Amino acid sequence: MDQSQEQAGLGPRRLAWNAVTETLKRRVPLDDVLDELGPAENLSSRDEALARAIAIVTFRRLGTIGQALRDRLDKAARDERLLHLLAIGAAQILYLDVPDHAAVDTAVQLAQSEHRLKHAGGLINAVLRRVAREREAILGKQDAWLDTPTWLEEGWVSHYGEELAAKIAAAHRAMPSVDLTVKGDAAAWAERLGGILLPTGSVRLTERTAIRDLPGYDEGAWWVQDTAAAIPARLLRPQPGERIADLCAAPGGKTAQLAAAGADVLAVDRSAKRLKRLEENLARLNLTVATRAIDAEKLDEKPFDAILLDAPCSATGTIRRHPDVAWTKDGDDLRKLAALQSRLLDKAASLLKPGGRLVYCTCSLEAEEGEIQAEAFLNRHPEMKREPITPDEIGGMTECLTPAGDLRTLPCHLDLPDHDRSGLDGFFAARFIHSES
Ligand SMILES: C[S@@+](CC[C@H](N)C(=O)[O-])C[C@H]1O[C@@H](n2cnc3c(N)ncnc32)[C@H](O)[C@@H]1O
Repeated sequence: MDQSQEQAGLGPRRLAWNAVTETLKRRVPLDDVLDELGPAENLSSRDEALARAIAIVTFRRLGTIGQALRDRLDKAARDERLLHLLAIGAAQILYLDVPDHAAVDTAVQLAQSEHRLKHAGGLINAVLRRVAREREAILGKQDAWLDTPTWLEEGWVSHYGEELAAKIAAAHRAMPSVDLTVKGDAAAWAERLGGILLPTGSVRLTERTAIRDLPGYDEGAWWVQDTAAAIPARLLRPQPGERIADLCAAPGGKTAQLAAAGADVLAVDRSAKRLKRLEENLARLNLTVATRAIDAEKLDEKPFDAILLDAPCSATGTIRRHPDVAWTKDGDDLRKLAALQSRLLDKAASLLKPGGRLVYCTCSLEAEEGEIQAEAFLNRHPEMKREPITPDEIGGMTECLTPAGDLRTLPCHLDLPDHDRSGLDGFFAARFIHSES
């Protein structure tokens, strides 16, 4: 059938269905898959947003949805494409404001387009209608661990203990807020945008609106950055005129903070494509930095006053925003990334002036990429000393400091009176000083 003649609403569901399959098959970020597959569907921005919402909530609740489907299917019907189609259907019925019949009918229609599912219409109809009928029972299951793969559960329980680990898992079920980092007066922008001024100085939006339509976007008065992600660059205490390297810089949220503080910044990233995005982002913000597309391990520069190393990591601290992370990574990725982080830390230490400062951070909940990494680094580098972070540097959020004085934010932290606006990304940051003169 010509796509222009097909039933309204099929395009976004087809995109969500294919995106779920490809993300799981290729173990790549959902955002990248949506960017790659989206243009062929030629969707309106509203339908594109619907496709994204369906795919995201499917990943956010993949465990619960998978269990609900397994309970309602016999073993013979466990074809992967069929399961993914049923999963996006169930996600709409259980978690989105979509009429049940639209979720069911579009799934039945989409099955017609795939040869081996041509005869699955009756089954899809029956299973999804049952999910709709039994919605209360499915949603009543409060086991937050259902939506967390075992490799993550084990790591969190062992590092944080049962109680805190369960709170992390529960926090991942909620939709995150959108936070802004403001170049000028954050309180004034919070008022102008109707947002909340957070203790760390970020502004949290209270309405979901198109970011580009908000006042201040065009003139580059602020940029989107989770409040936890905005802390590490501040911990570096960038000073005007200081030579600072941002070793893993793209897409540039933290580079922008360093540049806005007046530092002379070299933004380094291995990916030329991502560095181009950094340049575009900084141009909108009227900020200027030098850039270099190179593997930071190969960087040859005279020593810097300060270095920010926002190292590549498992990104499990961003599961609220990118729930696909939980289902596309595993313990092997963690081990490889931890080895790369160690090498980048060693390189960063070699690029620092005596007395220079280094902030190492990762948007990860895993101790291997945080606390354990920082201790191992100090053991390898007697010339580097930890400079503990103090509560006043992080808006008094003492729960986000480790006994050693590192930053450890969790998605269940920043519990605001408005519970729906609570939470922040999981981040680790440690600050070191080069003590040799
Ligand atoms: C966590 S992201 C950085 C986010 C960025 N600091 C921000 O705040 O917007 C990690 C970045 O490290 C880059 N990267 C990975 N390995 C690298 C390496 N060996 N040298 C330089 N950059 C690297 C990736 O391309 C990616 O852009």
